[in-house]
Amino acid sequence: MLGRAVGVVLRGVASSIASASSSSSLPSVSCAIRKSAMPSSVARTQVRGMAEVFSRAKPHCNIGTIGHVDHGKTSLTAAITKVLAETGQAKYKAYGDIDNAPEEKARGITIATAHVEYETAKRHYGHVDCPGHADYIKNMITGAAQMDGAILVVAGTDGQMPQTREHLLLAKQVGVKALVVYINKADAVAEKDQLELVEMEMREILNEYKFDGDNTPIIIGSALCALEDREPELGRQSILKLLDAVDNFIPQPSRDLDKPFLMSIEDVFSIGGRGTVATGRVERGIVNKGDEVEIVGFGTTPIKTTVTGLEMFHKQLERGEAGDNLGALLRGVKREDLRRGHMICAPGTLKAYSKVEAELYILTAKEGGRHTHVANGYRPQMFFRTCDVTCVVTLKNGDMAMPGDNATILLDIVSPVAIEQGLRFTLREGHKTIGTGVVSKIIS
Ligand SMILES: Nc1nc2c(ncn2[C@@H]2O[C@H](COP(=O)(O)OP(=O)(O)OP(=O)(O)O)[C@@H](O)[C@H]2O)c(=O)[nH]1
Ligand SMILES: [Mg+2]
Repeated sequence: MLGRAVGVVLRGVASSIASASSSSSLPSVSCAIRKSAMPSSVARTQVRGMAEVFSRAKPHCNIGTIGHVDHGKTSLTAAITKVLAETGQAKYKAYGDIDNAPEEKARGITIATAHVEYETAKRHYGHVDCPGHADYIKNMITGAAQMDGAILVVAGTDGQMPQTREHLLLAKQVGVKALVVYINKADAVAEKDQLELVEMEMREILNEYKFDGDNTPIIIGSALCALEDREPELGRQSILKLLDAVDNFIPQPSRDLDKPFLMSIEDVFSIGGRGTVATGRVERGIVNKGDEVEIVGFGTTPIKTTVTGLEMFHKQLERGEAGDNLGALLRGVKREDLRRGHMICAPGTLKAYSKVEAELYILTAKEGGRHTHVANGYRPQMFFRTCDVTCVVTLKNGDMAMPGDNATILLDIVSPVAIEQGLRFTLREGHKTIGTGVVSKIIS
């Protein structure tokens, strides 16, 4: 119970509400014991009644690990918590606590994103560990859509691979502002030249995808060594260097606190005896416990409800604000009524639409896109924020567009979704990202 009550890893923040509700039945003695065993970051939070209160003593920043399958993202996530746990700035989450689903354990890969919490002297971090496997890009997009910055993991043994590039493209597209690179598995690379080559190659592709390849910190190390307390230079020291780079190179985003509240739902949970909880990152504005909100998308009529509880990393909040990774308890809404991609917003501030005009760039085969043209009637999947929905493409000028082209298009979306002018989106087909675009006009 102790681990769960102060736990830092959660598959969706809502599990915090579940554990908070179960911990509320604990006698106060055990609550006191739990508190004394907490790391300092958690101990700073007050215990009000039985539930802890989230502290805003440090700025909150959302980051996460992205990169090709098996390059060591989950190992690095575990290693970060291990090193920071030494100073009470995290609770150690072992590899198996992060990839904890039976299928993940059996296959040795990440499928669902996992959320981890830790802090440095400078900031409090929410960290999303994303899957690298091409089959689970959808989960990666949802994870990356919540990040202010990212750690791109690339194995020194392999160098850049297809999802290294695809994740860079998607990270750019979902609005990740800056990233740092961790060249992992340096313990398994005998030739130092090879690591230098990987570093050069990474700087090149960062520039290619419009990140700052020349100035991006690139740290060489080994997550496994850090986890196994071996070769401290490559292990523990590299993690500290990485965190220093994250602290200093990933800018603290300015939060849109003055705009109306908007949160794109990442996941939905039903918490026995308490109701339905939606999780996600608040994109803009603030929300207070007791606020009326609307849920928009997948239909034309918004669902009206009230926020009756707010939590972040197992700790309660009276108010959530832009940048927070929240779980919101919603009154009178059934779990089946909600899904990933619904937006929760201040009443009357968002509408669902099904026809928009957009500017699209069609990726070339070299960029991971199609070999052949896109024609009228093409039906890809449209991704934006945490939402994905089927749409039909009509080209405004001509019947077809080639990979490498920019095209003005009309998008007919099969189910109305909360969409705005200026919104960036990605089109995907099967396992490929085929285009990136921006909504230029709402039609209906
Ligand atoms: N030699 C060596 N192996 C490592 C290192 N880091 C991770 N590994 C191994 O690489 C394999 C993949 O590691 P993961 O952390 O699961 O990789 P991942 O990037 O999270 O994989 P997905 O989430 O499935 O994309 C595991 O067997 C790890 O033990 C390292 O620094 N050195
Ligand atoms: Mg993983």
